Amino acid sequence: METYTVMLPAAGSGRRMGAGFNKLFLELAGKPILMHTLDVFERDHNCEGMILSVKPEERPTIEQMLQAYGITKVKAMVPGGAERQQSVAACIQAHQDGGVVLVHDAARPFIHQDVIRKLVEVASEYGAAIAGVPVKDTIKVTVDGVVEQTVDRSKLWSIQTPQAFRYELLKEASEKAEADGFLGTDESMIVEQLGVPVRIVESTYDNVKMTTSEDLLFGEVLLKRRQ
Ligand SMILES: Nc1ccn([C@@H]2O[C@H](COP(=O)(O)OP(=O)(O)OP(=O)(O)O)[C@@H](O)[C@H]2O)c(=O)n1
Ligand SMILES: C[C@](O)(CO)[C@H](O)COP(=O)(O)O
Repeated sequence: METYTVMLPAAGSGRRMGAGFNKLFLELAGKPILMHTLDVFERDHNCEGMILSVKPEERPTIEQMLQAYGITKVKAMVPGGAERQQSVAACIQAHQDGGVVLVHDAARPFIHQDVIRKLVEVASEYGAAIAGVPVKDTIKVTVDGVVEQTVDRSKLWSIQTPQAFRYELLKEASEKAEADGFLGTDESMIVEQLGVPVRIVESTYDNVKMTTSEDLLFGEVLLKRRQ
């Protein structure tokens, strides 16, 4: 099994959560969301290091948390940007060792290690692999509040992170997106711009991104179920 480095954008504002501060500092079962997420990779012996993008003013708080929760694999903390893509780009630029890299939202603490392993295997062989789950709802395109089209659900996946890549491919995609002024909502989008096939690895429905307050309720239940 190939080792990997994980890049974790953690510099968001948590607007939709409405906490008034970085939602990654909110606690689930008495532990910050950020620490739950980092702990998954700390415990994964295939993870050789973590690169975080953070708000500079939050770095001291995070450094204290790393010490308090025994997180030892963070090899760089870089300033994030106004957009998630910019925060990830900063992580990409900070990586020195090639190989396979994973980009994972620090707001997704419930990723399973077997999904990570599969992503690394597929990315190592094919260059690009992303986590996702089949859509459960019917999805429609609307215009001015009126249904225009119902999309064939059999082809729809709800995409998550981690998203795994050979480093050189992701670096090329990131630098091209920057040069072109292209802004995507995930790393797959910028790699797709290169015309490179991106493979899907089926993940789990509990790999939830802590985005709104309802997600916290789900997170608390998930933690209880895992005890
Ligand atoms: N400029 C940004 C925006 C987001 N993120 C990170 O990207 C992940 C996914 O982003 P999201 O869930 O949208 O977080 P926020 O941007 O904080 O949320 P919101 O859009 O509600 O403000 C999070 O771990 C967040 O910290 C980041 O590093 N830099
Ligand atoms: C990357 C992502 O988690 C894939 O679903 C999602 O696009 C992030 O969106 P956000 O609005 O930046 O949280």
